[in-house]
Amino acid sequence: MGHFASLKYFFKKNKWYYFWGIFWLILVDLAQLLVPEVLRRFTDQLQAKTLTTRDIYLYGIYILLIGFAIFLFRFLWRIFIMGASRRLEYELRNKLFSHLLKLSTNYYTHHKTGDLMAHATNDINAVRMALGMGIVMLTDATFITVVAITMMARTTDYRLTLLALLPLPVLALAIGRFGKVIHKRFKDVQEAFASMTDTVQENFSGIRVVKSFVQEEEEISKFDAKNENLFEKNMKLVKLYGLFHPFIQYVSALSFIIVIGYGGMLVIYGDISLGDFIAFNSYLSLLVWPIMAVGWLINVMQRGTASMARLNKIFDEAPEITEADAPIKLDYFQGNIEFQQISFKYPNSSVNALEDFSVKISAGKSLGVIGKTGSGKTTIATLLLRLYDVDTGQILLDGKPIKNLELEDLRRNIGYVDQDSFLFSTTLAENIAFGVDSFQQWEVERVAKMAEVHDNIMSFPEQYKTFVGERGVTLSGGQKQRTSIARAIMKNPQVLILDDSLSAVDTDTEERILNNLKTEMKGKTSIIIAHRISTIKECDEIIVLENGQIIEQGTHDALLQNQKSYYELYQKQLLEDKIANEE
Ligand SMILES: Nc1ncnc2c1ncn2[C@@H]1O[C@H](COP(=O)(O)OP(=O)(O)OP(=O)(O)O)[C@@H](O)[C@H]1O
Repeated sequence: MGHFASLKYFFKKNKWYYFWGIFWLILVDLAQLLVPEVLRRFTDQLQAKTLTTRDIYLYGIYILLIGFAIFLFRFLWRIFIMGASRRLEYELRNKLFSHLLKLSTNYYTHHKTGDLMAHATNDINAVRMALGMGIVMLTDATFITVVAITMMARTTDYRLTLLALLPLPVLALAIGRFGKVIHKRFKDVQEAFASMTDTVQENFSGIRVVKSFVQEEEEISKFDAKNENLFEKNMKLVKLYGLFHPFIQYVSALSFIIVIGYGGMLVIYGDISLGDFIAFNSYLSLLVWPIMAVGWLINVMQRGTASMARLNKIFDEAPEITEADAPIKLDYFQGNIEFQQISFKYPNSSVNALEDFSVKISAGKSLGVIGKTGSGKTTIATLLLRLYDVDTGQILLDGKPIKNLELEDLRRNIGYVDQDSFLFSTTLAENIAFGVDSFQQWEVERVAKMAEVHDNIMSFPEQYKTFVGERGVTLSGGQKQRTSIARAIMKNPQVLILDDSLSAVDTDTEERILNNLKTEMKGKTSIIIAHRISTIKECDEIIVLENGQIIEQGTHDALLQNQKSYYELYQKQLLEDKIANEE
């Protein structure tokens, strides 16, 4: 239960909802407990032959009024308690999402999206159930049990009450055991379900791979196996539930046998009236449901607590990348960048992605980065954006270590075009304006023209209002890259990083984009990462990376004169272009 302590603030804020919910709930219970009393009087009058037609109408009206009160009060407690638990779900989900977004990138390399989704759905649902229906059951079961047993003992006969309650310990034990097994089987079902969902999710996102490798049938049979496993786990649970309910009813029926036997004798000997006997049975029927609820309650509370513990673990997770205690606010970035003897290894890797890496880029200049795959090119961008912190050395921006700058400031001033060119499922205009708070249509069009994607966009049926992804158009790799470039320029950044962002664009378009960027980035700093020499040849300085180290550095012409790896790469690419043009 201690795990719910983190929700103290919520209970404090919503205490009146819970108060009124429990108030109406207790009124429902009281109304239900009135029914045996009405039956008792009715039967006693019937037996004493004092019942008139008017009385029959009156009793009918009583029952009707009680029924109506139960109907009304049930509605009220549901609104208050279920309302509070839905509000809790809403707040927890918001809190979880914003917390997860604030965690560092590294967190996402350790946690699967499927697991995070499960926390956001199953765990939050389990907490909602525990603090909604769980609280209802707890209050209801306790109140009804205490009042019904007291009424049975006080208004009828304490000996009969004690005897009638004899099967209860057996029931409690059985429920405890069933509860444990149900819990385990329920967990098995959940796991089987998660595994099946993973398969579905992977197949849908990797549909192109599945089709191109003609793996539909294999994937269908893999899915079938997982689905069958889920079915079997569900059937095990169904069987257990099937046994659980009739068993509880059967054992509680023993109470009725005792009441019929012993209670009947008491009526014959005149110790209790027939009305008492009827009322007693009616109280006993009211007791069956709280007993059944105990098993459910234990299960719901256990699951809720376990889920809350899992959520608390996420909430306790602190972002690895933090700001300095008194971060420096730079109102204006010039864009002087200096990497000083950087060595860096990704947390789950054993080799350095960058090693003793030093480079200086003056404001207004451009740096071209080229090198084999895995040589550490993207890592340069990752470190400058502080998605990870360096292990040794430091990165300076305008002479200040980036660790001392305001994180938001730093990232806001860097326009990063990532390698995947990830776009959101919203309109093209909104995708381009992703990094700004408000925008004018002409601004979006201006940057789209600069990224040479405007004409493509205008050819779509809804132009800038066209949706990207499932609900709209599927963009080609090159269109995605150019849209991402437009998105980065839209921020009007002081530093622009293109990470292999022109690889899916033909060389003519590439040249036009680079020319446009030259004008746009006048006085600003650019880092252009590429595999093709044509992309970086105009840069003021070029570095060639290998295994995280700079092996060559200089301008395009100087590097050609060096006649080393840059020159070899250039020759190779020239040859490739020649062959391609001849074809
Ligand atoms: N998140 C990560 N966790 C662990 N290792 C990583 C991670 N990202 C990259 N690496 C490793 O760091 C090294 C440098 O990777 P990086 O992405 O910087 O290379 P790159 O030159 O940009 O490659 P490419 O041209 O293929 O994009 C590689 O060995 C890579 O496997």
